[in-house]
Amino acid sequence: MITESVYIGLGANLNDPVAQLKSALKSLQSLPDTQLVSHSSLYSSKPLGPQEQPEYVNAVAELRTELAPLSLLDALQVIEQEQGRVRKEERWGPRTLDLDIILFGKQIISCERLTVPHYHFHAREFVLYPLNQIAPALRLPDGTPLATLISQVPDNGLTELIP
Ligand SMILES: CC1(C)Nc2nc(N)[nH]c(=O)c2N=C1O
Repeated sequence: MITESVYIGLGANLNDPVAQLKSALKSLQSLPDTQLVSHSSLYSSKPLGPQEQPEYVNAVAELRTELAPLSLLDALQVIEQEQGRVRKEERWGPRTLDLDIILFGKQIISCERLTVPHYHFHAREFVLYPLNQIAPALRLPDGTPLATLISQVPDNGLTELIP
């Protein structure tokens, strides 16, 4: 049974990032036992980390899925690899496509491969603002309203590219 909302962070800053995200959104729609419910606009954002890399294009998508968290993670990594991501990229370096599980319903997951809620998203305007666009009333598993997080994180020049 398709149950909870799952939120995916999309990011790219190499090889035509807008096209990378548009292609990734199509692939998310085609995942087995999964619906793409909605997605945010595409935004341009300053790189978090080393500044000598291109600006990023970011978005957030909402899925409904029957897949278990690690099965979804496997499927996301296949999409990343299909779009040319090389896993041995430096940790904070540029990338063709990042697909991160930000939230998986109200689940709190902590295993070697997966931490949910995503461990850094609370401080990332390029995740919080697109998430707020599609789920303004969202509360985190611990009950914290998304609105509270947004009030603590400046937009850092985040710019809407494509509605
Ligand atoms: C290198 C690092 C942390 N910086 C980023 N910076 C921005 N703006 N957007 C990202 O998606 C992103 N992804 C990353 O992995």
